[in-house]
Formats: sequence, structure tokens, C-alpha cells
Amino acid sequence: MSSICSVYSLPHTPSPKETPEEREPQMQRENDAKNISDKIDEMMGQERIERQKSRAEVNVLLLGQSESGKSTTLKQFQLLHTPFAFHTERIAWRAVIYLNLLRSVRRILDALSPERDVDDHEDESVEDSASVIIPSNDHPPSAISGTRVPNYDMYRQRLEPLVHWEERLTRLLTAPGEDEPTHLPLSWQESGTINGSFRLTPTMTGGNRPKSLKSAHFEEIEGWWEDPDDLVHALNACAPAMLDLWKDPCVRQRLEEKRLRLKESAGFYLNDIPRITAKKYIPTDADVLKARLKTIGVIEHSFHISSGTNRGVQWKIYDVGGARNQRHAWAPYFEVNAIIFLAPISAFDQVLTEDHRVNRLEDSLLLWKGVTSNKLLANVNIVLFLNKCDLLQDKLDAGVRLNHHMVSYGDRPNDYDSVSKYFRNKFGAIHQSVTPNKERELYIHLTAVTDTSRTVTIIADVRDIIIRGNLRSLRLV
Ligand SMILES: Nc1nc2c(ncn2[C@@H]2O[C@H](COP(=O)(O)OP(=O)(O)OP(=O)(O)O)[C@@H](O)[C@H]2O)c(=O)[nH]1
Ligand SMILES: [Mg+2]
Repeated sequence: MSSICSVYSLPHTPSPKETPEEREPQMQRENDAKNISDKIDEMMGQERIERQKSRAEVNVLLLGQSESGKSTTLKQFQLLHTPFAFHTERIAWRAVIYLNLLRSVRRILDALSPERDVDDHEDESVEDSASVIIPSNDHPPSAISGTRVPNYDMYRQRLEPLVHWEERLTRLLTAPGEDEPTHLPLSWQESGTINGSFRLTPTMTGGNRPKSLKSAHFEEIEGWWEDPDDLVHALNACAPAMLDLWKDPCVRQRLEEKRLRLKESAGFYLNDIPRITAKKYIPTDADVLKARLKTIGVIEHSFHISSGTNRGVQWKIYDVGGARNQRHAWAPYFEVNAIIFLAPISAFDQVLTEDHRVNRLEDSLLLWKGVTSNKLLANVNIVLFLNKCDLLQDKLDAGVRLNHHMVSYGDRPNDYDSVSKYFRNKFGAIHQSVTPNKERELYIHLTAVTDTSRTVTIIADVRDIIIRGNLRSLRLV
């Protein structure tokens, strides 16, 4: 490849009047210039390789639709390679986890509401696209007829205070114009003082400071439970009502009838109410991995990874927003070494939050086609994560049939092995048919990126694949 800085200019075009004697020295001069230019090009190329070798930088872009698991994958990288930073931040995730829990509780109450039954009947559009099953032909969701929840009014009343907290937390954690949480509390100060009487984490200054500030983990601040204004007290007081609601068989029955599968929605903590609402609750790694924040724009994270004989590689991982209105920001980051593309294959019966007319899996397939056929990405290594396999397994076990949503699946068996193999082949075949680089190898993993033990080995594999691919492209192996 010739350097764009080459000193060698266009070859000499002999003039008709030029004699062979005149032409000879000119040609000689040109040859000399070309030799020098080639030498410079070669040196520059060598330097570039050396520079890249010594910098040994790997740039990775995470791509996929919203809620595909990009940020969760990034958290797994952080947990593995910068555990100290990951742990330092986990107290701040308390706010997000509380909000995720409150949203689940509110969704249940909304779904049980008698007024909602009427609305649903008039308008079959879905409220929470990530957690609602698209009606399949044989079993439309039951709207008006169905199980009544005799204690509904009592639950509403007991849980009334939480509506107020949900609104406040939403304001604290959500960027303007967005409808779901987008960021951690911006600072200790802000999270401690928002709206006067509302606290989440103790402020570092001020008269209302908790009496016992102690540190169990370096830089973590505990003691909020001694602050009477901390939100944990409201949650703790409502915990029995939340538990009663979630354990009520009529509630479960009604949710089933309405096909509201909360377990699939982002930030599911309903099975952990007593633990999460405990006064001294500290988020675990698994809690932080499950907590949902929508990514806006592009976020860059750096790690230094050294392992075995590897003397250390600087990694930059770019996590992008996957919602449709965020995708325009992807292209400027296409000059990376590798892409990890996430397709949540459990979502075959769900629709996009931003456009309820679009099936999530169809969207993933289209995006995949766009990425793998893109000429700018022809030399970028691609690793595909067919993600949310845990949810896929649960869904198939619960009897949801893939061929009701994807006719092309035909009458193949509706079990996990057959379905995952089908998706692997389908995504693989698209890559094979549209890639501008037929030499490119595609690496496909079946993943559940919230599961650390499953993901650790996959990440190690991916790291090796990316580093090998990177070295190959630098002509080092
Ligand atoms: N059960 C399960 N949940 C998952 C899995 N992967 C991600 N999630 C959850 O799905 C939700 C969305 O994941 P994110 O990582 O925030 O998705 P994202 O692709 O970054 O979404 P955007 O930022 O909107 O583009 C989170 O609550 C995750 O905990 C998985 O494999 N299994
Ligand atoms: Mg994200």
C-alpha cells in the first residue's frame, strides 16, 4: 500500500520533441526519486507497525439494537479487567436498581387496573414492548375477560407512596426528552439533596450528614440507613406490600392472561424484594449487571489488558446507543479493529420500544445485514453474540412457538438446540452472502451476558480472536 505522503509524483511524460539523450537523465532522475520514495514508504509503513505494536491498541465497537446487551457486555469487561472501578461505582447503582424495581411494581399495578382493561380493549398496542408478547394467532391476550384481582384497590393504596418516589428517581436519572433512566446520579451532592427531603446517598457535607460514615470497601460510603430522609426507608416500609402483590396468585394469573412477561423486561428484581429493600442493601455484581440504563450517544471505555506472554494491550471499547434515533452516531466509529454485534434472539416475539410496528428480531437481522455488508467495515473482525439465550430457553420451555412469529421456521422442533442452531445458521448465511470480504471469518457465540461465569470464558475467547485478527491485519503473524 502506498503512503499518502509519498514524495514520488506522477511519472514523466516524454515530450514529442525530446531526444533519447535528453530523455535518459530525466528517466534516471525519476527512477532515483521513485526508489527514494519507495524507501520512505517502506520506512513509514514499518514505523506505523512499530508504533501500533508499541501502542498495541485495540479498538472495539459494540453494536446492536437497544436492549440487546451492549452495555451489559461492557460491564462484564469492566468487572473482569477493572474490578476496582466497577466495585467503587456500585453504590451509585443503588438508585438505578431501586428505580428498576419501582417501574416493575408500577407496571403490574397499571396492568391490573380496570381502566387499563378498557384501554387495552380499545387499543391493542403494547405499553412495554420489551416485556409484552406480541399476540400470536392462536392465543390473543385476554383484555376484558379474565381473572379479577380482589385486592387491587388495597394494593394501589398501600403502594401509592412509591409512585411519588418513582417520579423523583426518574427525574434524577433521566436525560431530558428520554423516557427511561440514562445515567447514574451525577454526583454525591446532587443525589443527596435533590428536592430537599429526598436522599439516596449521603452527602459529603452539610448538617444532615449521617452519624456513622464508614467504609467497608475503599471509597464506598455507607451509613445512609441512619439518614431518615434516605429513600431506603420508604422502600423498606412498602416492601411487604410489594411482596404481597408479587406473590398473589390472582396477580400472577392476570399477568399471564395479559401476556406481560416481566422477567424479560430490563431490570427485573421482583424476586429479590426483601434483599433489595433491606436498609443496608449494597448492590452485588449480579445486581449491577442486571440494572438497566439506556445509552445515549457513544461512551468510550479504556482498559489495559495484559495476560500471559502478552506484554500489555490498550483496549478502547465504544458502547453506543442502539435505539433507532441513536444509530446515526455509529458511523464515525467504524475505524475500529473489531465489532462485537449483539442480537437478542429471545426477542423474536417482541417489538421495538421506539416503533411498535417493528419486530425486534426483524430489526436485528436488518441491522446485521447492514453491518456485515458495509464496505467500510470489510476488514473489521466481527464477533456475533446471539444474546439472551437464558430468556430464549425460558420462553421456549414456556411453550412460546417460534414459527408463530417467524413463518420461515416451519415445523422444526421448538426446542432450544434446534432454535439456537437455526439462528446461528440464519445470521451466518446473511454474513456469507453479503460480506464484501469473503476471507473474513465470523465468530458466533450463544451468550447470556448477565451471567458472569458463562461470559468470562467467552470474553477470553473474544479477546484472543480480536488480538489475533488485529495482529494479522498488522502483518505481525
Ligand atoms: N436475562 C438476560 N438479560 C439481559 C441479557 N443481556 C442483557 N440483559 C438485560 O437487558 C437489559 C438491556 O441491556 P443493556 O446492556 O442495557 O442493552 P443495550 O444494548 O446497552 O441498550 P441501549 O443502551 O439502549 O442501546 C439490561 O437490563 C440487561 O441486564 C441476557 O443475556 N439475559
Ligand atoms: Mg447501552
